[in-house]
Amino acid sequence: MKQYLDLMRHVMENGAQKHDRTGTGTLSVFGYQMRFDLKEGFPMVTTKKLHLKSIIHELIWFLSGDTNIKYLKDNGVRIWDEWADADGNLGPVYGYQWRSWPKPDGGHIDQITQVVNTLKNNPDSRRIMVSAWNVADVNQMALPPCHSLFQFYVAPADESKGETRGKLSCQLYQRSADIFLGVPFNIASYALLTMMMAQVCDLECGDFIHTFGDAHIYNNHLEQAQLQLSRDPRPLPTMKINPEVKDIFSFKFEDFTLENYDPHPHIKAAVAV
Ligand SMILES: Nc1nc(=O)c2c([nH]1)NC[C@@H]1CN(c3ccc(C(=O)N[C@@H](CCC(=O)O)C(=O)O)cc3)CN21
Ligand SMILES: O=c1ccn([C@H]2C[C@H](O)[C@@H](COP(=O)(O)O)O2)c(=O)[nH]1
Repeated sequence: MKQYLDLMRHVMENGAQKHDRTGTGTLSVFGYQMRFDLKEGFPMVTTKKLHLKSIIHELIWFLSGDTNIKYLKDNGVRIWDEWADADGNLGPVYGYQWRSWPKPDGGHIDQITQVVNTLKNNPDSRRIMVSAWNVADVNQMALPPCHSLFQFYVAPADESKGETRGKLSCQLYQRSADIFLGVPFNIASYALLTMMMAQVCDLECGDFIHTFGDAHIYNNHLEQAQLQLSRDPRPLPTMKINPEVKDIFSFKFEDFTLENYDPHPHIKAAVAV
């Protein structure tokens, strides 16, 4: 995960001190891009231990269209607790926009189903996008979407190399990125989503490209970031997905197995609310 450590180092060296909504203060840069070849291993940060269980459950929860934290709580995932109201609701956040984007006529659009259908039937399309940034709904959300917009791309099979299947890549635009806490989750989550999409659409995996707007390290994460930068990255683990699953909405927690993950110890940090 050299790419991640390079981002962290870049912001430590070039970031400007900037005030932020939470009152914590950050070191921040605007505009940055990372690329992960999913064939080289599963991009899980190895310089601290990551809680994969939270990442998988959160992604299954997004894909189910749910916006209440009950499912997460029932599965021991607490990362959204601070933002939910007394009934556990977050407003029309990711799950709602991905699966039920509201239309002016009262109907809804399932963006994820549209992506699967387009990948299967028209893989050369340049319109395979999902937006969580619904301008009309943003002020009803507990937190406006940070991972706001993503696009899929299918590279044709190179027959001269004996390839028979196209290669699926995904690019995410993340408008705001908490480099120490949020970004390792976001990388793993979109890498996994890309692998799941590739499996159900019978494609090989290509790259995950992660593009940032405001990429920041909170001032109360600077020591933790230094500690991480002092550690040597280790070989990437491998993600195994149950090959029987052919429907993007049918994945269960048990369908995922991470092999050979050997991270440095966990590093604690407070989340800015
Ligand atoms: N400031 C901030 N950073 C974020 O990354 C973030 C938000 N707010 N608000 C909404 C979601 C929630 N996300 C979160 C929230 C908490 C952790 C966190 O505390 N992670 C710890 C514990 C992991 C666990 O319990 O599973 C970590 O060490 O990674 C991570 C992502 C990502 N988002
Ligand atoms: O998936 C996520 C969700 C949130 N974040 C971070 C980015 C910011 O530090 C905060 C959101 O605050 P805003 O003032 O709305 O930008 O949460 C993340 O990194 N990844």
